[in-house]
Amino acid sequence: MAELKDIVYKVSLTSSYGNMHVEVSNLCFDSRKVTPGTLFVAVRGTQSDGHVYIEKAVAQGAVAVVCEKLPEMISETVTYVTVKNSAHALGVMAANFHNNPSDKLKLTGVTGTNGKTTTATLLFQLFTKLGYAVGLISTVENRINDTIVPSTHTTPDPIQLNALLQRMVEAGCSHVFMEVSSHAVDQERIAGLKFAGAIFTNITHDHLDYHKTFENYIKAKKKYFDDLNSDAFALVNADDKRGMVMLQNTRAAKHTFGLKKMVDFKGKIITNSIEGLELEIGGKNVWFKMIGDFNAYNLLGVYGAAVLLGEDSEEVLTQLSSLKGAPGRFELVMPGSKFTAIVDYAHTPDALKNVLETIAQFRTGNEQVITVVGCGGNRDKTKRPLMASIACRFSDKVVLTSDNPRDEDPMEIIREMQTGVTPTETRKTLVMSDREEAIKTACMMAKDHDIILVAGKGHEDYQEIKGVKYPFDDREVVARMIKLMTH
Ligand SMILES: CC(=O)N[C@H]1[C@@H](OP(=O)(O)OP(=O)(O)OC[C@H]2O[C@@H](n3ccc(=O)[nH]c3=O)[C@H](O)[C@@H]2O)O[C@H](CO)[C@@H](O)[C@@H]1O[C@H](C)C(=O)N[C@@H](C)C(=O)N[C@H](CCC(=O)O)C(=O)O
Ligand SMILES: Nc1ncnc2c1ncn2[C@@H]1O[C@H](COP(=O)(O)OP(=O)(O)OP(=O)(O)O)[C@@H](O)[C@H]1O
Ligand SMILES: N[C@H](CCC[C@H](N)C(=O)O)C(=O)O
Ligand SMILES: [Mg+2]
Repeated sequence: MAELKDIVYKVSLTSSYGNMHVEVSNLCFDSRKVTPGTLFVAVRGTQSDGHVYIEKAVAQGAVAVVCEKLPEMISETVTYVTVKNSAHALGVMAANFHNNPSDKLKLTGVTGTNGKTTTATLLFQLFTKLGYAVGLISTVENRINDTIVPSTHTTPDPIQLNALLQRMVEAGCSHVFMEVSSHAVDQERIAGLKFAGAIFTNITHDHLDYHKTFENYIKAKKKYFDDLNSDAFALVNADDKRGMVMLQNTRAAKHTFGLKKMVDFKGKIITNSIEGLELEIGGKNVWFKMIGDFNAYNLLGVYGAAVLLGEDSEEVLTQLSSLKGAPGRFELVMPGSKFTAIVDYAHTPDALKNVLETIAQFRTGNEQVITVVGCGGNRDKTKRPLMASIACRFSDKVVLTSDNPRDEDPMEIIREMQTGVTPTETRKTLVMSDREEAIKTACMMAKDHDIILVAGKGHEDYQEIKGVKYPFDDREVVARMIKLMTH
């Protein structure tokens, strides 16, 4: 319970009608969830406009409405507040409603096309090892110390987000690490949060279905840095073409990491093998369990952020060297088997290329690389031919299959992928829309020492087909096949 006047604290109102002292029991932006005593916030969305549902919300018991434009029918018993941007107001109000939990935490956000989950998860694991009570908000799961809270989005909506942060404060967490998706920045899901720091991993092709142009996508990421406070740090990958762009207009303290340029947190790859990475950092050589060049960047980002959060650099490196990172990211299934099977969440052209390039570095002889890959339905179509092309370029055999088809026809998605395959490459591709069959076939084709990459779904334990999430886990299918083939 809180008074409306306290919930709208720091929201710039353009007008208000009615009693600002009204008690509000619930904050909500979905009319279907309105209960008596609710403050309903009308937000313009991608599918519909929340303003259309104001009257429905009032009929269901909303006592106050925050909107950009007043509805035609005004109820005398309801307070109406207008604002310029209700999505932004929603973020600020959600923070106020939950007692501004981010003010009481050291909250660090991670943005970028790839590496957010890995970076945030490593930071969560590291700070847990350093003895802190820690929270995590990520694609795979949300964590309040040992408690797992299932995740629905990479970055939840502002109400869920602030409710989660409030639970973290109550559980005694001092630090929280969260992923900040470009959708979240664009939709103002993080408005009203106070960040201690922000990390930029990289920016490459993704989500053009949503942002339309690459420039808009860059702008969304940059807005996150532009809005940081002066007491926060902004830590960017300086080897990424857009790294310095992120820092251009920020008030935060500017820091950089990387392998190539002169940066604050610099690393050099000494060894890169299927066992892990050896990096030279700060004049010392350190072994890590993480695999692949791109993880050198993730590790440097984590190292830099931990130091900027006040931790001792030696202690950070010691603890970091034992960590395994996030599930479903370059995850080896039953290592030591007849063939090497890797499950990886690579679902963008860049991630797929990175993973396959990493695999190529580990080839010692005639072993074949067999890639199983699909693309998600209801998502950026332009990445489909690119991903198929990359899979073919870096593999000896490719099984084109389904990812999460969602509302689309799986064969149509595969046909769009095939437009990226040249006639010569067609010879090494197989089409098998049933993902389980595709994985099984790849395993059957594999000879001793071959390497199978199952890309796109990583940690996901379901396959989403026409609105239904069926149980499905790439790692389980591979493990079952390996067991079957070794008995
Ligand atoms: C495209 C997109 O991002 N959509 C998000 C958005 O919904 P929307 O704008 O489509 O909403 P809408 O359906 O147009 O409705 C507009 C407004 O009317 C309201 N409404 C609607 C119907 C009704 O009966 N009553 C009512 O009040 C809605 O609650 C909403 O406030 O706002 C919702 C609330 O925050 C999100 O749940 C929803 O995420 C959808 C489910 C989604 O799939 N999002 C993905 C693309 C996403 O956000 N992904 C990123 C990360 C991706 C990555 O990192 O790779 C993420 O952070 O997870
Ligand atoms: N720093 C990086 N640069 C490029 N590719 C990376 C990097 N880190 C991880 N990857 C690749 O990208 C995939 C996704 O990594 P991760 O889940 O950490 O990223 P994410 O940004 O959280 O992705 P999403 O937006 O889907 O949640 C990994 O499975 C790996 O293939
Ligand atoms: N956060 C990403 C995940 C994509 C994962 C992939 N398996 C797919 O379903 O396309 C998205 O929602 O676009
Ligand atoms: Mg993620």
